[in-house]
Amino acid sequence: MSSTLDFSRIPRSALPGLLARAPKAELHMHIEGSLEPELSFQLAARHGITLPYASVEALREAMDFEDLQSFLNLYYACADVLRTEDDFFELGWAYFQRAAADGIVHAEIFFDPQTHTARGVPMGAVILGLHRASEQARRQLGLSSSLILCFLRHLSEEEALQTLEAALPYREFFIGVGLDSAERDHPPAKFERVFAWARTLGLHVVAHAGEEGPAAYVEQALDLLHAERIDHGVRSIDSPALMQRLAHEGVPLTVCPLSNLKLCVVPDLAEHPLPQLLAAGLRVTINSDDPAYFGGYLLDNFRALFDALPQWGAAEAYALLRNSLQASFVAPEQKVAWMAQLDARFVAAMTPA
Ligand SMILES: Nc1ncnc2[nH]cnc12
Ligand SMILES: [Zn+2]
Repeated sequence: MSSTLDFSRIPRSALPGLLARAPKAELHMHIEGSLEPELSFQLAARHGITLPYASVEALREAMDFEDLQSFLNLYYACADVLRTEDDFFELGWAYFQRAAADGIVHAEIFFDPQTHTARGVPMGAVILGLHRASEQARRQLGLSSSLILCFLRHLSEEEALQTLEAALPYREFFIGVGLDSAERDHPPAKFERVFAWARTLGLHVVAHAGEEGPAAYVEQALDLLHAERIDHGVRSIDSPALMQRLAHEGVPLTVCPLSNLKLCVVPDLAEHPLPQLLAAGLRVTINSDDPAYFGGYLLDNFRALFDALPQWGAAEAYALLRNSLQASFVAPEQKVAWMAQLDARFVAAMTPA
């Protein structure tokens, strides 16, 4: 069907509407990173917690980061308001409503159990609350979603192994494992055994790599963890051999433009390596990472990117949307159905020949 598409007949002015309405998947979003300041204060009041900020505005003003670690400090501090299964349900439900409004048809969502179990929150409260939100989103919004359990890489592999063991009673409620938190000095190699175990359990495997860390960490994630997708991966641009490999093997990269800007991974969106990655044939996707902290949800990321890259048009929009659906872990028949909807949207946006 895509052979009927002629991108030159889709004017740039049609892109905002097309990007908004086209079916798309989000594959890199930390649910704790969707905790808006308003919900933080509501939950803090519910549990009698005093946040170290006087107001929603003061908390928003604190979202001025110089690197990944400066963000993580605030992100982990705010997560303290999440205490009960209902809190996790509300967090998830708030995200799914925003996702549906952005035209997301499928989301694969990260959660960080160690951030919560270390504070005495039961594993079941985290997973069952998020699962309930996911079920409600499927029923009420027609949005499908899955959960991916992330290990915190600044902690030990022993703690990651214990976390996976504690999550096993809830195995049916998550589809994969990931690796996040402070990347520098915490290479994928540190987690080889726990990822090997996860694979034997039939779990999908993804990993953050090449966000602040070097291209060599992307190689480790592929070779040692057998990651099926690389989260971020933007530092791959430093290694021509790795770029060739990623293109050749069709490894998806879940790139997060506004995150990269806010965490000073790039100085400006106009200087983001995305155009080079896409032009080199890599399967890049666009994602929001931690939307409550980085200035926007998925459509905001698309809008900011297309505003910063005047050379991009309908062909790039289509490639990015298509990659998001293709790189998801849903059944092939479902991908085919969504891609037919995507094609139909683009065909409808073509001006008469
Ligand atoms: N951008 C990011 N990188 C690493 N760990 C994270 N946890 C939440 N957001 C993250
Ligand atoms: Zn991330």
